[in-house]
Amino acid sequence: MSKEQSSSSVSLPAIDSSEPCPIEVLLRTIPEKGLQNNESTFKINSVDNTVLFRTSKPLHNATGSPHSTFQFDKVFDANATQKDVQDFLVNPTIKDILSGYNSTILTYGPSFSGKSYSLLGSQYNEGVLPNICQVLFETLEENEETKGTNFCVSVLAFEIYMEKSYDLLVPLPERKPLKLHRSSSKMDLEIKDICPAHIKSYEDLRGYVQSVQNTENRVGRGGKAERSKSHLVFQLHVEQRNRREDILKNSSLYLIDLHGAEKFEKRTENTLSQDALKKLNQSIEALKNIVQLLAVKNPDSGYSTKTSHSSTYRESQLTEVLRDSLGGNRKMKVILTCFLSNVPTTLSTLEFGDNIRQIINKVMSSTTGLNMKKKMDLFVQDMKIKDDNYVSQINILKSELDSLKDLSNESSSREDMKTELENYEKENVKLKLQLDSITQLLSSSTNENPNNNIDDEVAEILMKRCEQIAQLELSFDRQMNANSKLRKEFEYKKSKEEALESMNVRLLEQIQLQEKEIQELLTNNAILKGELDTHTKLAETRSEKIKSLEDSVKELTNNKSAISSPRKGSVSSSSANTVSHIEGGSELSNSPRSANTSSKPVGWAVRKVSSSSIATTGSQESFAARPFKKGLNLHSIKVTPNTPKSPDLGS
Ligand SMILES: Nc1ncnc2c1ncn2[C@@H]1O[C@H](COP(=O)(O)OP(=O)(O)OP(=O)(O)O)[C@@H](O)[C@H]1O
Repeated sequence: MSKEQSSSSVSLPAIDSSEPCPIEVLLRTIPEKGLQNNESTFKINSVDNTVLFRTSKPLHNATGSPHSTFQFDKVFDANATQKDVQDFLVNPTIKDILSGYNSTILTYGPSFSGKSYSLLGSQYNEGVLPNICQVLFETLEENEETKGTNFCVSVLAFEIYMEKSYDLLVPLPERKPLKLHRSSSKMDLEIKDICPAHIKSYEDLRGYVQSVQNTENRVGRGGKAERSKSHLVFQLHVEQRNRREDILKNSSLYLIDLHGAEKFEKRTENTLSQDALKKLNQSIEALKNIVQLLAVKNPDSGYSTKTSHSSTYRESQLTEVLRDSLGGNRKMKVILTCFLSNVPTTLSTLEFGDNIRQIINKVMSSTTGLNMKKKMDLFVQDMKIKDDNYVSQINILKSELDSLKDLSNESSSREDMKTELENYEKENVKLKLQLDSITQLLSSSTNENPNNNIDDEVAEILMKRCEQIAQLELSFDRQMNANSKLRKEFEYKKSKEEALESMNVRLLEQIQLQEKEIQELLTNNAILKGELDTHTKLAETRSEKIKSLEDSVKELTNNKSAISSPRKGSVSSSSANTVSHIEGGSELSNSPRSANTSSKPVGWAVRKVSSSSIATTGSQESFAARPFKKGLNLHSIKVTPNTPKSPDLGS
């Protein structure tokens, strides 16, 4: 376990501790028009899940394998549908993920035999991968509702091409080889420079898978009639947190679609250099090597041990990725695909399947407890995300507010507008007065001399004044319009500002509330710690008490042995012995054990005993008799009812 893990989580007793788990193999044959090979044939038996290989040649010469019948966990003939394959694979895989197991699904077979079709699917027939994603999300969402299990899913995908790995979401010209790294403390592969995508829903995951599946995106893509030259790796990581049951589960699923298993040769790949061909063949060769080494021919020999094969894993990037899947802590399922008409490739595929099926992995569910610290970490993490959201929201609102303020500054300020308006109004009043006086003048001159024409000079002034007035009135109207517009704009901005401010206040309140919740959690934490301390102290006191009781028991046992030896003779022979015996009895009645027994209705203590031998002490006092175990010699004791003593007894 890593340091980080040990500090943040408490290991629970493992629900399913390490258990042997053989690799499961499923065989699927591609539909063909008819077998073209007459010399040998394969007989598929979907009921027994076997493939019988018949040949006219001696078997050992043909294959070098001792098998004529290959047994697998599931065998599908060419009529099998995508759903048949999914029914076999999907639910058990989901169950493993939900139980905290790491799993791998790998395809293997010659080119064009239906590996990608089975794993990824075609346009109209979805494969195992999308189906797993859909069922996984449905189940996780259901568990969230019904069991309160929070979940977190992330995914990454890369391609292994000529012994280099590439992130498929980086545009082709910028794509650089990734560094694969496996630290000794962490079981999962670490890949530098690749960022897992956090997935919230099945739709998100589907979009991601589709963008990765896009063959245009792949360096080692096969053309229409060209075989693929790269392996495609998906890694799905699922974290499940159940605060009610105090459980944290982490599991990962690899879905790996290999390129064709047959060798790349100069004959078919004439554009490639020898070096490129060597690199292309390296991964499948290394895979076959490690599978051969790990195959446990005798199942009684236990798990497949991988410790001595480290160098073989390092032979290629593919085997490095598959290190946990082959002989490690992963449940592994292999989809074998083949054409029955092609005998050599089918035989080689069946042999690979037979070998890999003998590998026994050692799997463990990664289920741990969510302790208080982990809970707090998760809470703080949640709070941080919320806080980040609030901060970004506040920033957006602030910038909006600033831009509004700028806008209002650009137009004339409110005060300026006010004074301008007042000036206009004053001028207007002046002009009105002027107009009135001129009108009066006119009317008086007209009244005095109605027949006289108005003096030309006065008329001219009058006309000018009239024009001026008309112009001023026009500009006044314009100003009034502008004013009302500005006023409206100003009111709108003001209301927006108020809304933003109230939103700010609400956000602040929410933050305060969250802070209060954190405080409460911290206090709870402290209370729980206090309780823990009290319980520890109580436990200590109890263990001390137990110790002291044990001591007194020991002491009593010693006393018993000390007493019992003289009693073997005559009890009446020594009054000293009898007295010490009675003392022993009273000692016992003080002990916690005797306190318990005294509460019983017919206990040892409520009876009075007398015996002729005890009477020799000269005392008539009754005493609390001890249990037989505690050393009273019952042969010398007569139990009498608790009745008044007879006068003879004292004599
Ligand atoms: N069971 C099937 N039913 C119908 N069509 C299939 C089946 N299996 C494969 N095919 C079709 O055969 C073609 C080749 O299949 P696919 O691409 O899956 O092969 P492959 O093994 O992944 O090849 P490569 O190694 O080059 O990647 C595809 O067009 C696919 O749709």
